[in-house]
Amino acid sequence: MAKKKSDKETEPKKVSTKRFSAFFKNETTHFVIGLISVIFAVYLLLAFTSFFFTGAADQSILDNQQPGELMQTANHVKNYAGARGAQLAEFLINECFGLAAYFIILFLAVVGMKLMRAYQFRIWKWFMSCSILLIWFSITLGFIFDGTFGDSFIYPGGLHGHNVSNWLISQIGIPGLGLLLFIAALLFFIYLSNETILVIRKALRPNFRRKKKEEQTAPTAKESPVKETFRKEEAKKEFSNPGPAIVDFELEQPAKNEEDAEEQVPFPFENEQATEPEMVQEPAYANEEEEAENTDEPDFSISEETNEEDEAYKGPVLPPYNPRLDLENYKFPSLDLLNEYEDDGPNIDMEEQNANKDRIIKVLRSFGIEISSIKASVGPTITLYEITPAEGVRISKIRNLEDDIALSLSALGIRIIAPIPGKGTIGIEVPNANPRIVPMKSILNSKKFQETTYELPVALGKTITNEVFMVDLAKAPHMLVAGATGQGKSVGLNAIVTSLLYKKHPAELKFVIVDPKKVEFAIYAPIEKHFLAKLPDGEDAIITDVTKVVQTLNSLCIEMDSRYDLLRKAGCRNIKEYNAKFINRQLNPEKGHRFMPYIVIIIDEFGDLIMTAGKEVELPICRIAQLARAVGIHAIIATQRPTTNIITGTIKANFPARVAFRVAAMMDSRTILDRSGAQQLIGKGDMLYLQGNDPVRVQCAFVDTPEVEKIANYISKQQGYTTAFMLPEYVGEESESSVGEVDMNRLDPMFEDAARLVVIHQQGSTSLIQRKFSIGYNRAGRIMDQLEKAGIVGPTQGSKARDVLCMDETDLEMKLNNLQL
Ligand SMILES: Nc1ncnc2c1ncn2[C@@H]1O[C@H](COP(=O)(O)OP(=O)(O)OP(=O)(O)O)[C@@H](O)[C@H]1O
Repeated sequence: MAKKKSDKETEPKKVSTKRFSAFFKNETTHFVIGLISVIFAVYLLLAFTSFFFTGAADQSILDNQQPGELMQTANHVKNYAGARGAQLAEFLINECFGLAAYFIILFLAVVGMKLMRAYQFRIWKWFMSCSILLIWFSITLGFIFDGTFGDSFIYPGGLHGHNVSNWLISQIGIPGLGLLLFIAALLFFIYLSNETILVIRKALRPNFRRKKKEEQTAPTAKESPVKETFRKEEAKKEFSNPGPAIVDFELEQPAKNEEDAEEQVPFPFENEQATEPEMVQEPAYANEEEEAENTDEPDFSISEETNEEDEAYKGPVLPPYNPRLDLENYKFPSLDLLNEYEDDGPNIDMEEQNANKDRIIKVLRSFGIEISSIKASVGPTITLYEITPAEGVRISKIRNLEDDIALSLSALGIRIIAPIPGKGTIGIEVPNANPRIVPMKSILNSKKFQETTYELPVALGKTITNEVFMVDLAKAPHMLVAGATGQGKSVGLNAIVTSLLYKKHPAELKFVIVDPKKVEFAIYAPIEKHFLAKLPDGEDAIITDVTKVVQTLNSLCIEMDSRYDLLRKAGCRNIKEYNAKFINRQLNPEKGHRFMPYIVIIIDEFGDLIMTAGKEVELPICRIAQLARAVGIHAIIATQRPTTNIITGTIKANFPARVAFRVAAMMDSRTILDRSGAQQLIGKGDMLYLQGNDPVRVQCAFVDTPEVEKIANYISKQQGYTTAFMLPEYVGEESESSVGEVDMNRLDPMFEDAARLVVIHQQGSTSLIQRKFSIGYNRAGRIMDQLEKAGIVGPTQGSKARDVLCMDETDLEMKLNNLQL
């Protein structure tokens, strides 16, 4: 009873603690606190500055005040920040840190700006820097102005500086304190940047560089550009990583640069990134011209080729781009939404194990095979018996008897692996009498999943040795899922989607779901505005109609092409590099660059699609499978009919990751996995995963439809984007006409917009239209032909942009009016 009561009492406490902490995590709270902090900093600045002019007069009032005198309106305090400002200035400057108290203002402003998200600062570094400077300046000023302490109304180092410096002088003497302050300053600079070490080294050996230079012979100066570039690279390394190799490259630094380098010691308040290599390399090359004048060395220039000017783009705002900002309050689904099911801990039935062991030994003996040891690994649904044959028994003998042994053990789902890859043993997989479900919850809750660094982590289930089995879809990069009906395909696909939903933010991942059965994936409809992608004119984001599938796949090909275009322009090899550059604001959104979410295409009943649409579906799928990996588009296709006319050679070649649930015949297993085995599985999520050489037997994690519904509802209740992710528009081939016969009665819906675009840019370029409207080349070309026919652009000029025949927008409007649009 008492316990219940105390539980009840603690409950409201917990709720209020949660509310309390939620209040302080709230972005608005942060902003308000930040604003107050900045305003307070301004107020202190006013008080401190005023203190220099009014402090003398105010001091006598503050020192001789009557109780309550300062509260009165006529308190005669002169400070611009009033009586409280005068008190604060007197306290912080005179009684504490002297002029160094300005660092308090600086820190308050930095904290305020950070909380308001106006700028990104590393608060801890600023706190350390401001604290060190506060104390150092206070002591130094106390030390320097010790003689004036008491003569003036301002104590430059404050009482703290005065007292500490006096005490230190009594302990280590004046020279000792001078040295201590000097060392402290050096340590502070080293804390800020490792470059300080380099500067100190150079300062200690000023002649070193010159001497070495004299030793240099003329040919060195005439080295080929390749070598110079190499030097530059080395020089970069030197700056970023001072070490023993540095000495060589100091030879290459012009004498003048030594001083420059000293002047360029980064100060924390100039730029947070001052220690980064690219910032540091500048001083080494900034004075090239002067160097040429001052030395006999011939001129040399280093040209740094970049792919495009884009590369050098630095965005107008300093903090890195945060793709999650639009939905920054998005909460990942919690594990509570998933069911517990039965206990999935080890549950070993010793009786069963011993019986199986005896049967295996007996059967093998009947074939004349003696074994020296047998070891069992009990998985959730299968137990693996690892057998070491007695000396003299050849594995090939066991391999030849594989079918007979399986038959003799006469249990469904027996698979013999002879030998187990990488081991000299033979494996016999025997199904457990009481298979256990592998709940999705336990998989998602595992350390392996929680701490994964995979880009697209897909948790599939547990292996025979009870390890969580995960793959990175980004590396897979496309997956083929097959299995007879009712063997666990849909559960498997749900497990894949669920694991991605638990790890990815809506800004980072979009699904394109094709569900010809119309019911299996309808549960994901509520997350349309968060995680789904669709065609601009598509009504439902879950695609069930075959013609829409063809359009969507072609649209994905356009998206793929435009992503490749952007990657090429940015000089990146894959989406990861590209997004990293975009986040660091090295790519200009005004030039078409954008953050690219991963796109995962899931096609259920692929067999059905191929039967109805044939090549129309196969071609774009194969294109995507062949090329889309680098641009973050991944396909998962599932079929219950694993026949060669559905899973064709091209499809197989491009889907290296294969998942096989139980199939009816060995032929089907061969079609999916290129080997038998899937026909021996026991169903209910028992599967073989193949990527590379040997398939792994996995018990697929179980996630039920109501669980997925709960997850989808949880996500859908949160703020989403205004629409689903829009794929580029695709206009089918049938509506294309040849260049010669442009039909001005059927103008493209984007005709007018495209006309304005080319006139504004005065550039008749098809790729401009393609890029700005995210449409395919064919359509952009057709629009260009229509523009030509309308007299807005001139005829094609090969690879050059066409001439624009309208001078300005007024001219264009007249032309458009004439067309009577
Ligand atoms: N991983 C699993 N663990 C336990 N039971 C499972 C698992 N996967 C599937 N099952 C059981 O098998 C049943 C059928 O699974 P599922 O609906 O995924 O089959 P399917 O292959 O998609 O069938 P269909 O092709 O007809 O849609 C489920 O209702 C469930 O009872």
